[in-house]
Amino acid sequence: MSLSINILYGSQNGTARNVAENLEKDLLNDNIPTTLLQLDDYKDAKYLDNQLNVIIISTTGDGESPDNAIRFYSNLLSREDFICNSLKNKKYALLGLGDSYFTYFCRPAKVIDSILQSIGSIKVIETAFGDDAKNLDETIESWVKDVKLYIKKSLPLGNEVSSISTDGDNTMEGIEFTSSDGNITDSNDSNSENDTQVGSIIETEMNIDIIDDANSLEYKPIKLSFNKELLSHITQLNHVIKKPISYLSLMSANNLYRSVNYSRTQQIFPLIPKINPYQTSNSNSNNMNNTTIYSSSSNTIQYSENNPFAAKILSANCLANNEWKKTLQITLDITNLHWNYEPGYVFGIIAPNSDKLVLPLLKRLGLNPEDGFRATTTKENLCSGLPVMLNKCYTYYEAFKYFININACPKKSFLRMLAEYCTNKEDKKQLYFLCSSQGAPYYRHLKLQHPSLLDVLYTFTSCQPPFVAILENSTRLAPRYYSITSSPLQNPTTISFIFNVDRYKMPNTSDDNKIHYRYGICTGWLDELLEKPSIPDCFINYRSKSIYIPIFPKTVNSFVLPQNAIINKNIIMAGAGTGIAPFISFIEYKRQLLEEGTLEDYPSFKELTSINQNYINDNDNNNDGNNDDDKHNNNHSKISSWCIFYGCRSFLKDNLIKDFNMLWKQIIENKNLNCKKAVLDDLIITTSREGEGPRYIQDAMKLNENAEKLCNLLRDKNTYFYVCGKKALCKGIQESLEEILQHYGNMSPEESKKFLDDLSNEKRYLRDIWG
Ligand SMILES: Cc1cc2nc3c(=O)[nH]c(=O)nc-3n(C[C@H](O)[C@H](O)[C@H](O)COP(=O)(O)O)c2cc1C
Repeated sequence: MSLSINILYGSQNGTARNVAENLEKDLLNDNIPTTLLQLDDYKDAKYLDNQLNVIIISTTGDGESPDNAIRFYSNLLSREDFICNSLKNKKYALLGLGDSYFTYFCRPAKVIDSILQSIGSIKVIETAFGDDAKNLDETIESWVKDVKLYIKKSLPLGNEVSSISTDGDNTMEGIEFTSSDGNITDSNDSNSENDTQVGSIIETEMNIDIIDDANSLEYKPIKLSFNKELLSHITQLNHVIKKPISYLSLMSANNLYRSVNYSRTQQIFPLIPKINPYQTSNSNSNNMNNTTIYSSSSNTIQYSENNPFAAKILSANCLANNEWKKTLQITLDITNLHWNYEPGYVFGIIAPNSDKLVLPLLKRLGLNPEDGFRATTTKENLCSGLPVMLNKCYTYYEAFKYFININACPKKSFLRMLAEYCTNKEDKKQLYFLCSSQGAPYYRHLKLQHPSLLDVLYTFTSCQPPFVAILENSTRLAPRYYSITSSPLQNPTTISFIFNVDRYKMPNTSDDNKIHYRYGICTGWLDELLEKPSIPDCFINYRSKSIYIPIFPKTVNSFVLPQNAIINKNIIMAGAGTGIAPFISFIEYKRQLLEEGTLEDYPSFKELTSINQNYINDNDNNNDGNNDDDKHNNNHSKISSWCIFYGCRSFLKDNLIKDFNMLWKQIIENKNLNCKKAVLDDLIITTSREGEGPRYIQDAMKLNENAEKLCNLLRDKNTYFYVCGKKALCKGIQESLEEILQHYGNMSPEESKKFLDDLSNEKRYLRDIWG
């Protein structure tokens, strides 16, 4: 009986999806049919007796499942009948992706693995866990190789695949490829090479005479470096990844008459195929007379990444601008989005690539920005990276500006494709090397240099790939997500968010001995759109300017307040820098609820008042004789405790909550709740670059006066602990909490870890961690 293969993936940012898609492409290339699905569409999989489920799932948030696998994951966790019955006695191969720097490394994959075992699924290949912090690519490659070998062996006789992971038809002078399962290992095999060596070689190549060019607006491509010496000794490359297959046909469409300027001013909206506020009812993207404006009168429109909402920028604020960073706040009009957002919600922004990168790249590729093309395919299932571009006419400028991810380091399959188009043998050889097992540490090091596609083409000067090959092997420009800082009570038709304008220092390998900077795609774009507000505390009103940005609500938001958070829950928040964003929204929400007192329109408010009344009545019944006045005055401390730990570098230079200090320190007399309540019971600010106090949040938590209180609060079942920030901060706080629980709660190290694990499982220890 032939094997029926389901490839199922859960992916937040595309890595797991890419692995799944590439595996599907490889198998299709060998005429092995598969069904490719995201895990949440598992019900559409093929349920046959001889079934192999190949599952690839990454980790997001704090050890959570990616959004497109949540349903599958929770059904499996609750041992839902359909899932269990359909997976029982079925074969599976599982790959988890994660980052060991996080507390819960590859948790969804580990949980899935153990449940599949317990319900009687049959593991046919050892489960692998790819680690971003170590050897992600190698783990993926070797697991994929094992999966393909297994499938090959399981095929009926006469149907075997001749070649699996190498491309036998490419032999270069001085390099011959081993067979896929060939065990020929070179003495210079990657495994004997270590990254430190790779790094040190590169550092010795760096120039010493450096000029800092922070203000240069130019995009200077960087020549990438790696150890060519090693390559000169290698006669044979092992496991060079397979040449990607071609599946697109391109027709020229040069009568689009869309100039770069037209495309630029229209921004992304006319290019997005589905309905949006700026598209005609006749949704043909070639139609230049986009006159009928779609009026959003109902709230039924599902705004998404492919159908974004045009949000008008109302104002911008420069919160900080110093030698370390520039932080901006933007307020958007979302009136017609009809989104009942809550504090802690997140939305996505679709930002285009910068012209500073797009235009030189087009020039390097010899493409006229205003010429058009139309991509078609008979193999639509292979086009999962950029399906949105199929069967539409775009100019080359629009393709690179709005759709293709040209900023990230190209994948190995992309480099492999580039090798095909090099006229110089050295260039070709180096690219093959980077795609081989010996070249793995060098590819890893290449990634650390954050090269764009232009940098790669600048390095391999003889490479002249056709546009169609670039399109076939590219990934889509991904949206960027931001937490809302405003509270819906303040104004439900606007949202505010804050961000640092990301700036990266490039290694000094450009030709001009200058240090060059690259800017984050989205934050750099927003900064440019806003005419560079750069004076701290300056506020710019944009209402009259009609600047729109494409946004969409994120549908899954778990970093939110629990029910009755204001009445009887202890809320502890910890965030550094812009990690304060969701907490600004939480605290402002509470402040406004307390201040306004009569919010009858607000649905949760009535519930909130009655619950509070019950609470007060309960307290009355348990009253030990205190008089009523005392009771009411002290209710704020009895009812719940809200506190925040906030970290910045300098109290004056980059403190993002300085404007809120006085407001958040208020104790508000709320007539409706019949009590006085503090907005915040504690506001603890640490400054890492000044002062004598603790430098970081995790240090402040360990001070006696905070630690004991934290320990008691953590043991109270009404406590919710939120952390938002970079992974180093989250790790530091986790370690401090463990220490606190051990010291003040008399727990052993294992008990303290388990205590925090349990808290996280109960969704009372919530972390929004950035990669
Ligand atoms: C915001 C964020 C949170 C993450 N949280 C975890 C985590 O809790 N545990 C883990 O092992 N890896 C974590 N990772 C690492 C990802 O799982 C890893 O980068 C993976 O390769 C991403 O795959 P994807 O692009 O398919 O989502 C996180 C990454 C990001 C960006």
